[in-house]
Amino acid sequence: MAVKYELIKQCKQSGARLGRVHTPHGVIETPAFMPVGTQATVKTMSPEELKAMDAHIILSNTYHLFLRPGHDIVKQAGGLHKFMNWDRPILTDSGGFQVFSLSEMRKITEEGVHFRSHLNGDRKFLSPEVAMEVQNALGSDIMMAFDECPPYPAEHDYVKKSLERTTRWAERCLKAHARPDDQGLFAIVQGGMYKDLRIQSANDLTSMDFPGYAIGGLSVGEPKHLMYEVLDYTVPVLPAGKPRYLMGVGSPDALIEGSIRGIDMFDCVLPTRIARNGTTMTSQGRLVVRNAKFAEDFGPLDPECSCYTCRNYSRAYIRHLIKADETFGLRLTTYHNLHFLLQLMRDVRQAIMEDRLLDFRDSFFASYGLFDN
Ligand SMILES: CNc1nc2cc(C(N)=O)ccc2[nH]1
Ligand SMILES: [Zn+2]
Repeated sequence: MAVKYELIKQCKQSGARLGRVHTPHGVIETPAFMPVGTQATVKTMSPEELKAMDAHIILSNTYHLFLRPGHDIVKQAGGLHKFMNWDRPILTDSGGFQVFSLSEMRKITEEGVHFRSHLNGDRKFLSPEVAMEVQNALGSDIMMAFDECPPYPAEHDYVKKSLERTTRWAERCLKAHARPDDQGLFAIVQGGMYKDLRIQSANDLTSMDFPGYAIGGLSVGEPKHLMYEVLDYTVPVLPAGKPRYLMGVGSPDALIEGSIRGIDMFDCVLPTRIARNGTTMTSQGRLVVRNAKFAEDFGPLDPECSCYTCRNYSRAYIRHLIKADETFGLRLTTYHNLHFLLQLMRDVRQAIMEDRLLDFRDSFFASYGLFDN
């Protein structure tokens, strides 16, 4: 089996658990945050820097690499690990979400999705079979089934028809899976914000026995309490012996709340995206370092952080670089934000080990809300 989940410890206070996901390129300690490397790079970070902050796995996007440079070039390079010089695990999503969020002129049929590239308007087609061919060429350790992520809000009838097609597409992905011993294939549970549909989607997909299950269709504009509600009734329908991956999440509070509800894997562009406009995550909340108030502040971004950025550079210096549009400034804020979330997940795992995750949440939230810029 390419990907196997090892349950280490079930938290006594909550649905959280400690685990390990074993893959051909290494082990992922869970709950885990996965830095996003959309176009075969975690923006401004080198693989060595990602290892220095102890990222166990990164995510890359099938849609983007399919459009540019094309999966055949990555395959000729020896696969994505070789192409981007990353020898630890890689998870690739299947492109379904990006087709709906990025491309124009989409036409969705039972066969797949016809769309125009957001880069140059070229006609393109993605389907379960094509998504599997692309991810096979990329050589990722964990592949995602091709799915439709319905918009929010969406009518019950639309979501039901959509999830039933996503289930049929998942079956086609299984059939098209060329290397089950080298690549794990996760199915994606849909069903919108409807309990009956989430349970139907989860039951249909778990009956096909995938090595892992993602919860999709969330973090699409719904209020956070609604996302947590969906998790409350969806996670219990998933097998305890398989990893659960919450797609597109998230912010520090969502990572903690999702872990409490038994989620094992998370990904989000937030830390890298906000870093590029000079916004950083600190133990006291968000800090917008480009703010004039930091012009003569010679302390670190976060006094409680031990990362390369916080050990060597001041808020005043980083603010100067950001204002001067110096790339090094973006690298410093990105490094810190990624380290912040990876460190948060290390603290979450330690709290689960010591059965104090709910207390950890309360103390984190108490300090995280403090900062106002
Ligand atoms: C940023 N939010 C987000 N929601 C997502 C849902 C999916 C999905 N396949 O339902 C994938 C990526 C996602 N990213
Ligand atoms: Zn730092």
